[in-house]
Amino acid sequence: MQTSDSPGSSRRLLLVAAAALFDSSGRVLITQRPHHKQLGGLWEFPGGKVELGEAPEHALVRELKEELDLTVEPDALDPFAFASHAYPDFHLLMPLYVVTKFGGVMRLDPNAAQDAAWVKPADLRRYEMPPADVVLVNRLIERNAT
Ligand SMILES: Nc1nc2c([nH]c(=O)n2[C@H]2C[C@H](O)[C@@H](COP(=O)(O)OP(=O)(O)OP(=O)(O)O)O2)c(=O)[nH]1
Repeated sequence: MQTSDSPGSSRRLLLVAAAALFDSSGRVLITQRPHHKQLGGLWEFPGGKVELGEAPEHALVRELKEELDLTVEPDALDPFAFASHAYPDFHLLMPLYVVTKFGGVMRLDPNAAQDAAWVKPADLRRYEMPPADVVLVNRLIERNAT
């Protein structure tokens, strides 16, 4: 796994905000990327790209509404951990926020996710996720164990 670029690398930096949404049973939501996309078929934490001039928290609130039809207040986002990972064509910087308060009935946007699963943190490693997510999964498992 490559987590850092070589000095002077010209990979563009991509900022993505993601959520670890927890239900009242302590399960976390992961969604499956559509097959036709980059990293297609892999499971991920819901979220998406932060647009120019946008705060990460607002981007995440927007993405959760667009992709899942869930409503989250920006102050319900608890900064938890981040991933910093060099993909071949970009460097991903991805803050992960823990969310325990949200409203609405989940409805997937098929362009963003083809499936969703509520998973106990200890079971997350059963799902194939992008390489950037490994550190985040490890942190969530630790969080749950303490
Ligand atoms: N949302 C999310 N993205 C992740 C995770 N792990 C990971 O490597 N990524 C990558 C996949 C994408 O390259 C990028 C997220 O961008 P995105 O979901 O907004 O974009 P996309 O590739 O679906 O394409 P687009 O249609 O939105 O342009 O971050 C993760 O856990 N959650």
